[in-house]
Amino acid sequence: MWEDIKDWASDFFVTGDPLIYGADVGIVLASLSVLFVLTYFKKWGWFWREWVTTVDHKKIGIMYIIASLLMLFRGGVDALLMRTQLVMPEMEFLKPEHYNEIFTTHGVIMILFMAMPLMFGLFNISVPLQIGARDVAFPVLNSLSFWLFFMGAMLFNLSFVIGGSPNSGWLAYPPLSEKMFNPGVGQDFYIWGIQISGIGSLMTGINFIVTILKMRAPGMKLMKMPMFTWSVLGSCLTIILAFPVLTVTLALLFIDRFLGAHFFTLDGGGNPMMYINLIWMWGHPEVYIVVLPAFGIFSDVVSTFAKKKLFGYSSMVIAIMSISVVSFLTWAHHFFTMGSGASVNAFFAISTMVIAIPTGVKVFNWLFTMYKGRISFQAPMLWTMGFIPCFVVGGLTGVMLSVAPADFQFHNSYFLIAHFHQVLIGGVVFGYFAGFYYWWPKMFGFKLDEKLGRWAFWLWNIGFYVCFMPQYVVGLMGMTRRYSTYSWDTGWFGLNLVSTIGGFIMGIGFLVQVWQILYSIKKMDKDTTGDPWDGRTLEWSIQSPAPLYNFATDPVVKDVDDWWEEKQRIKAGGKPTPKPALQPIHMPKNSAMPIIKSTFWFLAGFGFVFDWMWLALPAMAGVAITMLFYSFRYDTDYYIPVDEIRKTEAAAGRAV
Ligand code: HEA
Ligand code: HEM
Ligand SMILES: [Cu+2]
Repeated sequence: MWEDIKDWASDFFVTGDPLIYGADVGIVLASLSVLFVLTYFKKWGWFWREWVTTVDHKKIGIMYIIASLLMLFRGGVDALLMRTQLVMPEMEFLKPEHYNEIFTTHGVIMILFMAMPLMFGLFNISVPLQIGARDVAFPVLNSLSFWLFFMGAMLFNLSFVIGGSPNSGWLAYPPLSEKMFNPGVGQDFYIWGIQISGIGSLMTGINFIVTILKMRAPGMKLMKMPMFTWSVLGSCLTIILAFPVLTVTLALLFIDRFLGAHFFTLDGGGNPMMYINLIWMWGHPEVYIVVLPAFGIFSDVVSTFAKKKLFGYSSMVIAIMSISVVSFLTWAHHFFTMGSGASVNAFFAISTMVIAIPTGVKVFNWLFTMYKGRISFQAPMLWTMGFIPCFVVGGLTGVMLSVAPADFQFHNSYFLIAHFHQVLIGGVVFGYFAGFYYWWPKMFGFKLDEKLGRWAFWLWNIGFYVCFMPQYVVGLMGMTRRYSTYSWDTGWFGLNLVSTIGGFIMGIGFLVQVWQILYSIKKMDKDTTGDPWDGRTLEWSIQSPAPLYNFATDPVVKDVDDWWEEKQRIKAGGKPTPKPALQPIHMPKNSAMPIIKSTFWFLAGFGFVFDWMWLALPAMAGVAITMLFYSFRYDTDYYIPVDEIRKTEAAAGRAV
């Protein structure tokens, strides 16, 4: 009996590895201390009302950003564990099976649970404000998206504590991810974690498309939208076309594992190449989903900090939209080596190269915007200036990879690893950091310390090149990705050592950012203007942080960069555009449905992972019942009275 319990416990809880064990204990202690603080300070009511059930896009944005920064930390620890293992040949820091788990969780977490939510956080913070709207089109759905992402991420991370992590790479190619070769529960955690958060992402895509198309302030024609909003539209259109493919692919993999079907196994008539095609039909567009909004941020930042109109507005719009479309025509460049044949490879090589054209147009537009501008080098602009050279080199090595015959040499080597980290870190991470620093004062009403910000910037930048440039070389020397160790006679030691040092320099950069945030909270350099960067778009026309209702009265838009034009008119002696009289503002009420429904999803996922139908089936019923119950809720909205609006505006020193 006792032996049985012990066996079960050692299967259920991952034991044996001191590193994992330490991290498990750490996670439990951290969770307990959060619960303790909330209870001790009697903050549960506040936490429930102000955060858990909120439908305010600004708060949902902040929750996304906090969660994604925690995930950046976890993904970063994974990265540094791998770099430590690779620092010299024949290391025995991580066991090979453990190394497999870590590159898998690192890849998944960085793309799906760090980049995506950080991106959604920035969408939420700024899109409604940029287009002069009160909230997103479907505020409750927005909250549901967040909680689905959160529960999916928690489920995925739980694999680390209970049952074991997935270990077949971030895209889980079969047959390795099939039951036969992967009998543990890690792969099921992977499927359900991504599936649940993926549904949330799809709904966010729909929500923001409708918001942008339907909720713009009067006068803001499509071609007068800020460039960030355009890039969000491009990214969301790509999401709604790509994510359903992911959902179906993972569902098929689940049916293979759960019911013993053979969609992706050769025995029984299936085909693993089917999976490879499907997963990349999502996976390739996914990288443009995350990079397009970064392009949008750079566009807004460059014009703001160079104090010039964005060069080539309409060519930027065309570039965004054509990248969205062409991103669906290039997926097979990820498996040139897997036997598609010369003509198929030629098609996909050319379609891939085509993307360099709109991307190049964007790069030159940013450079022309800066040309002869009065550039001020504050944090958002610094990250933009760091991005351009980094991304261009990463993009150019992408073009090298797209040459199909050459890719037989580069494929799955460290040359590839260096390419994608260069575009992902140089493009996506630097881009979101630029956005994070840019909109921080709008989120919280105070500025981040510039000096510590410069330290963080340089540490990340220098660390990046030190870490990833040697990887191009070591890749050409033959080092393959996903190696857990290598021998002394390969000659790869020096380059790997340098690369690991670079990784740790970036890690220090991250810690400096944490320090910067804490320090700035203490220093509290308040921004009372609401417009600290002398901005151009509507979000800078209101107080910081934005009040619950965003705009006291609907702004009326005449130009691109309307807020900037208005300021110029006033400077030239003109009168401010008259504002209509205040009216009560229609607002959505909080809702507990999203958290309840997402918790049911979490339980269902957990049940399916362990084949516990007694849990999974009632939990799925819970999902359906919550949905049904919610559809009978009529008490969904209220009005903010004029008095209250007047009071809020007056408290911020604004006459209405
Ligand atoms: C944000 C993420 C991101 C971005 C933006 C890109 C952008 C590009 N990627 Fe990359 N890529 C990844 C993320 C990304 N990639 C990931 C994660 C993988 C690996 C996944 C895995 O296997 O696990 C990968 C893998 C990958 C492969 C597969 C290689 C292999 O497996 O062997 C290929 C091959 O064609 C490729 C090509 C390209 C190209 C041509 C671009 C282009 O979009 C780049 C365009 C930009 C420029 C070219 C620079 C600016 C342009 C100019 C200054 C104009 C002048 C230039 C010319 C006219 C050439 N990428
Ligand atoms: C601190 C910076 C980072 C370092 C040092 C780092 C390091 C690594 C290492 C060592 C690997 C495994 C290589 C291998 O053995 O094949 C890896 C894989 C990967 N990384 Fe990173 N990384 C960093 C940041 C990021 C970021 C920000 C992203 C995404 C936004 C990312 C996405 C990925 C992906 C998708 C993989 C592939 C996983 C797989 O092979 O399944 N990384 N990284
Ligand atoms: Cu691709």
